[in-house]
Amino acid sequence: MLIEARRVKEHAPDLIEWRADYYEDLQHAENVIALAYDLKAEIGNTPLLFTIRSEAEGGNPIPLTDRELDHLLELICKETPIELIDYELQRDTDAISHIRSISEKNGKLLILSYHNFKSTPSAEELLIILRRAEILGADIGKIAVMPHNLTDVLQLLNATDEAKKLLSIPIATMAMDKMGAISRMAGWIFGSQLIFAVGDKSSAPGQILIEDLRTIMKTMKKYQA
Ligand SMILES: O=C1C[C@@](O)(C(=O)O)C[C@@H](O)[C@@H]1O
Repeated sequence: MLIEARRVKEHAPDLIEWRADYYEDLQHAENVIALAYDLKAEIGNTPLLFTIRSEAEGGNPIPLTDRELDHLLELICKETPIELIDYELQRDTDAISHIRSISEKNGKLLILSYHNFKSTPSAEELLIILRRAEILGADIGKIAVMPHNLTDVLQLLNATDEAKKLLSIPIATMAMDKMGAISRMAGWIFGSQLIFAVGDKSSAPGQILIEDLRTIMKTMKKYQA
């Protein structure tokens, strides 16, 4: 992991995500905490995002119950230099409020996220999801959906454009797979402020190599108002 972190750091991303649902020793919190320190030592001042994606939302199965997961996140907030954590909006309001308060007390940014690997809800539903992230105190609201056609991709972009006008928090939105790749390249025009690119290994279908994304965005920015 440290070698991979070094390789990713060489691409100079704005932040690096640790998809800890793929970490094999998740049940030993002391090892997770130690690795968090080692990773931070490796990547220096690049902010580190700690994510445990649930199986229900496309993640790797983990050996922790919801309560154990919340406890681990508490420790991550209290005892590590990690700057951002991801928490899923599918969790109940009390659990989300608890993680919000712990993360806030410890100066960590909270991303409240929603992933749908099967389909794309309507733009209205997507907006409601992002609004819930805002109401629950997220620093960033995030949505990743699976499109089946370009109309689905347009729904996602439409919701992004609306959220940009209506919400006060930054948002990150993306449609996955090749069908949705345009949302990763052009989502920023509609108001998506964070995009996940491939530094070393991809973590979702349709992700673009960071160098390609930089070139594409640079060219677009040259002509886009
Ligand atoms: O939420 C996201 C977005 C993502 O699913 C994507 O589609 O790029 C990739 C995940 O690793 C990340 O946590």
